[in-house]
Amino acid sequence: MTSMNGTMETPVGHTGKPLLTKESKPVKIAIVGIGNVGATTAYALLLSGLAADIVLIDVNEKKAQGEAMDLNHAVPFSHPTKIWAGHYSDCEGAAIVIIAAGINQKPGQSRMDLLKLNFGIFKSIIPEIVRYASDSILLIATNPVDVLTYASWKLSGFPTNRVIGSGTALDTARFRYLLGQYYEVDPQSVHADIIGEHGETELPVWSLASIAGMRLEDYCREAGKDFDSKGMLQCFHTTKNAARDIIQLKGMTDYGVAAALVRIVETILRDENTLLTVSTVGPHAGVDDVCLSIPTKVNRGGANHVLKVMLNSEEQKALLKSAESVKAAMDTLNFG
Ligand SMILES: NC(=O)C1=CN([C@@H]2O[C@H](COP(=O)(O)OP(=O)(O)OC[C@H]3O[C@@H](n4cnc5c(N)ncnc54)[C@H](O)[C@@H]3O)[C@@H](O)[C@H]2O)C=CC1
Ligand SMILES: CC(=O)C(=O)O
Repeated sequence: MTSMNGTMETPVGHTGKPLLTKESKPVKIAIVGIGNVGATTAYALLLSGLAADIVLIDVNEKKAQGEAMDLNHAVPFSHPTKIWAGHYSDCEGAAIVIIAAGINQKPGQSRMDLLKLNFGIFKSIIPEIVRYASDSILLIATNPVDVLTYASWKLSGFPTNRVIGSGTALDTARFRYLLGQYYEVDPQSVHADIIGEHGETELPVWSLASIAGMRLEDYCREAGKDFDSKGMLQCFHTTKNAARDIIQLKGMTDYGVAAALVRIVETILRDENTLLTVSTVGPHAGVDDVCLSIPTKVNRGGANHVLKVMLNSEEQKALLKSAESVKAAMDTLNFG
């Protein structure tokens, strides 16, 4: 960008902070937990070219070392990036610390079944991250993600804007994909959110769903399609059951969430002000100090503004139920 007097200006984002330029300080991202999700996220991050340094941390140091070696062999095909297996001290200077450490669901388990063990893991890792990266943004993927986003906020003492859970960003992507298939349009042209808990009580916001700015009913009329609420409901049920179904088939899920995490990282680093369904600490749906997902403005400062979405009364009730369900799980946590 050239100014009026002909000198080069550093482009700034919506919050006035500099966007990434060749002159910017290299961006370091740390990932804690280098299993399926952590390793796939590191790979997606490498291909995105967003980070100059990616540090991989896992209690299983050999796994982190192996993944770092393997990922380094993709560097000549992607972007100059330094990737290494490190320790918590290597989080120093990280802009974002992604957390994917902990156990995953086995077939038949719910996300909430993971809470006790994964909360124990978070109690040990969050203080270590805070010790070395007290200015970072925490981006949580480990399940149950809403409850652990809340736990990360409590354990870190960070302001709420710097603790973000991937929340229903993935569910929203699944939903848009399925609706795109259903209506035969690019999912990027479908605007429809899944909000609430990343789990059993999540809900679709049908009342605000649109394609090309038209309500779905109007779009169907324009496109000469049947407006079939049964088919639409099936898209939601397939979304809600996606993790269970994928886990039955391949044992875990990783590509979708990795893409969601990298998109959130991109939104932060590029100061985009993009509205994403990420999980944040809030009063949400009238419930205090609860984490769940509602469209939220994400930028260089993290999660900066949760929208007051105009839900209909049925959706409001379902969101309250979701908030109460997450709150009940949060109330079982012992921070002592
Ligand atoms: N939020 C979302 O949309 C999604 C969340 N997940 C969640 O992500 C988490 C990770 O899943 P996977 O990668 O499949 O599991 P995984 O078992 O493949 O990897 C977990 C990694 O965490 C490491 N770990 C365990 N304790 C640790 C500690 N104290 N410090 C550092 N590392 C530690 C393990 O050594 C392992 O490498 C699970 O809780 C899973 O449910 C998975 C997919 C989507
Ligand atoms: C595992 C999980 O939370 C998901 O794929 O949605």
